[in-house]
Amino acid sequence: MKSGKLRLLALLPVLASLILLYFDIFPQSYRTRCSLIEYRHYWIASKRIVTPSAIISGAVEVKGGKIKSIVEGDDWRANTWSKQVIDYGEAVIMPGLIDVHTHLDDPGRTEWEGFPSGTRAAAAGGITTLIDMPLNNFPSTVSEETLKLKTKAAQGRIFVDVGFWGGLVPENAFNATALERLLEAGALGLKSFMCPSGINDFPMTNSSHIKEGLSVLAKYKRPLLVHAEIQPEAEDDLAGNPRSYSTYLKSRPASWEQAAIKELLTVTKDTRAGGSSEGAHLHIVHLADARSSLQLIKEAKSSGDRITVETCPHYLAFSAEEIQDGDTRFKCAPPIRDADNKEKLWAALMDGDIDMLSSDHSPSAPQLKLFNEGNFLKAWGGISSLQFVLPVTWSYGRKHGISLHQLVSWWSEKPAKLAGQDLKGAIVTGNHADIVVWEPEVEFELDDNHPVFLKHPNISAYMGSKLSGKVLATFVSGNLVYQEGGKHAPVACGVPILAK
Ligand SMILES: NC(=O)N[C@H]1NC(=O)NC1=O
Ligand SMILES: [Zn+2]
Ligand SMILES: [Zn+2]
Repeated sequence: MKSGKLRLLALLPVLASLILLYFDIFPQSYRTRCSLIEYRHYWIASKRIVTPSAIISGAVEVKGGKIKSIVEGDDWRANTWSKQVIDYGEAVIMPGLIDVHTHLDDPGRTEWEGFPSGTRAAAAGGITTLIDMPLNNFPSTVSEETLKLKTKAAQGRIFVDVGFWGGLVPENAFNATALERLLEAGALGLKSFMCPSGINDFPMTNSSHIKEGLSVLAKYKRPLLVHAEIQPEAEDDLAGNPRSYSTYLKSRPASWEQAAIKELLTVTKDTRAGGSSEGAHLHIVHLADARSSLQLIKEAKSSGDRITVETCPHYLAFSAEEIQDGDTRFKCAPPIRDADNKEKLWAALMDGDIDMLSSDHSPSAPQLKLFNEGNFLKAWGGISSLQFVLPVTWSYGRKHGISLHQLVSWWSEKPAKLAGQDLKGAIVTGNHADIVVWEPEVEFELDDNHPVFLKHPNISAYMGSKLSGKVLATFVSGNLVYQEGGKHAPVACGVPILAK
């Protein structure tokens, strides 16, 4: 009797280690089906891993959702019997993309996009984190209460991590307490418009509102993102055929961007060292004008203003000359400009004068694109692109000689910094295991056979094109959330990101 008990006791350590092994191999996330692989401790191997210092051949060791180590060469393969290895051969292993400018329209306009469709599309495109804009959802995210509606809507419905910008609008701009509550609740920063936003409950701000917003943001060291276009008071006649893209282009000239940026620079002086808003940071979204507007930003940067700027793949891929009459898929604001401007945008990006890229994925219900009428002046302005930004940037950028490191800088490192995400945006030990595996050389047609997860693929300007750069796998915090062929993890385990 006694010896039986003793023998049982002796078995306890064995039992304990078996239980530990089970938990090591089969993580909580698998048991809740957050991942398409069942283990939590594994190695992802390839001959092209993009680390901050070099492109190496080796493996990334992932454990508990984080990058545990990065090992170069082949030595790590010794004892592979005890290791779970996914070998991607020659494919590129890179940090997942971070899209700081997406409109997912959830809650309130989920017939336009929505968290499930948008984040499925993001995962399929190699995006592991996106920061959702405070407008096009309803109500707009302009208070602590409305931010809570966002996080509630995101719960259990996001396949990648999602953070939130709050809105700076006239109603809250002079109310520091309201802004502080929004920031305390976790908004990663604020966003405002200097022209009508197209959304009734998101009115535009002027430079006084922006000055107030910056002074509150300074305390939190979080950025203000601004849509920089100012519409002159005396509007010119909108003469011309509304189906012709050139009519739309003329209705929104580069001078709108210049006017807004000039005005912004009167307040960004405060962000310089010793200024009244030191610690704040102004980020200009979707710059389209690569001429005077860009020059103004360069000068402000060299004077010490804390200012960054993004552009979007559609300004780098398309030019006004190519847009066909009535094809309102291409309507966005600011507008896609001439081909020479596009070349100048590429040059600015290559020179580091444009800091980063974002999608400005801004879809709508298809009927708002007015495809039958083809009226550029009346159709919804917004490009639908989220799933395609990696292959688009690569396909068009290859002609300009872009490198994998530049891709990572524009799509992961700089965006992580803007959004205050210290543990994201690079393949380094200790970071979240947010990873995209892709084949830059593989071409594909964006036709009806291609698995597209956007709610309305037909409104995307990219449909029908041929691109290079196929996503094989996307990992978010170590969960394999997407696998080539259109497969997602069964359960949405992305995390809402709130600033602390
Ligand atoms: N409201 C909204 O999403 N507007 C966006 N669409 C676009 O083309 N530019 C924008 O700022
Ligand atoms: Zn905008
Ligand atoms: Zn936008």
